[in-house]
Amino acid sequence: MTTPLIHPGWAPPAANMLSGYSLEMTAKDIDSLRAAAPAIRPGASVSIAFLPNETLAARVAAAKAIRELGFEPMPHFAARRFRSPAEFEDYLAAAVAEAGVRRCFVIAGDPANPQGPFENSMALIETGAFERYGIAGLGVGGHPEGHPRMTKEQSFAVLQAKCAEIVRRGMAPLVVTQFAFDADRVLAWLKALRARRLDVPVRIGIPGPAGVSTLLRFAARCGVGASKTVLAKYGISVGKLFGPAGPDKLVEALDRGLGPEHGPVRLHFYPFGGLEKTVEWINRFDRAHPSRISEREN
Ligand SMILES: NC(=O)C1=CN([C@@H]2O[C@H](COP(=O)(O)OP(=O)(O)OC[C@H]3O[C@@H](n4cnc5c(N)ncnc54)[C@H](O)[C@@H]3O)[C@@H](O)[C@H]2O)C=CC1
Ligand SMILES: Nc1nc(=O)c2c([nH]1)NC[C@@H]1CN(c3ccc(C(=O)N[C@@H](CCC(=O)O)C(=O)O)cc3)CN21
Repeated sequence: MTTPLIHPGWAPPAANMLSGYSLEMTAKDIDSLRAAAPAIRPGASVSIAFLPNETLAARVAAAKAIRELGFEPMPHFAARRFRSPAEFEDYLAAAVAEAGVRRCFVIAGDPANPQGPFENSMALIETGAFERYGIAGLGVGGHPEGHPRMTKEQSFAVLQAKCAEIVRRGMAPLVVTQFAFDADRVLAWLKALRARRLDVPVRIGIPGPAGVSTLLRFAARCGVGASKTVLAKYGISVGKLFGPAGPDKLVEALDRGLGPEHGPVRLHFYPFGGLEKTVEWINRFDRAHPSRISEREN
């Protein structure tokens, strides 16, 4: 299997749930990344979100910093946000030339109307630009909570088509999911994915530790379910609406629930501006759980 070489963090077998974790940041988080770097696992994949208020130059600077600090940059390309093919290709070219980018992530993006010629992530894949620039691995989004405009069947069909097209173009696919608060939804989605014989490696999106109001703001903005019941399972109750909330219960529930039927899985953390806090949380959880909880219970 070539996956470990192309997607860092998959080579050694997972010792615990944190093995081979990846992180996400935005261009404004470069200073936080520098501060947190000594505590981050060497070679970790670090994604760069594609935010509308950040410039191409700022995103490239982030990719460079990630590379210089010894991590593997994975820039996001939001199809509906590109105003022209040139804007797309300029970013790709700069990321490859200046930061040695080898892995990218494609996503539709939130604009209700595409701001340029690309309607969805497949349109970016089909330009052929990624393989032309030597990209070896390409990530696509997974939506355990479903998609507002597609049925479950359509959503899996689109995912399957994108992965097949990535393979056909000689690259290695990877799925990175939207963050979620509900382990059961994630586990059921993974099972359904594997039942369709999609054996692609999956990174499960995990919210970093953050204040409850920050978590709720991001959930609303990203269309992620945060009902009272789901939040209670996550560890946020009506009596605890202020102060910080970490993903302890979510990751523990995944640990207990994950089995061979869920296929190859690693975690991907969305720090929501709190990169240093997220890395501290990861290292604390890692020290507290030197092996899988589920294995120790067996
Ligand atoms: N509740 C919500 O608002 C959620 C929104 N999303 C959004 O859906 C997108 C899905 O991305 P991919 O999996 O890469 O999809 P994709 O690029 O593979 O597209 C799949 C299909 O959905 C349509 N589509 C995608 N984003 C759309 C949008 N913002 N408005 C209208 N139609 C859209 C595409 O035209 C295409 O037909 C994400 O970029 C995210 O912004 C995803 C999950 C929940
Ligand atoms: N549907 C959807 N759209 C997205 O843009 C998106 C997702 N899902 N899922 C998670 C990732 C994470 N994303 C983000 C978006 C913004 C910041 C951020 O730091 N934004 C602000 C602060 C905003 C705030 O705290 O409310 C900034 O200063 O730019 C971080 C990660 C974007 N992402």
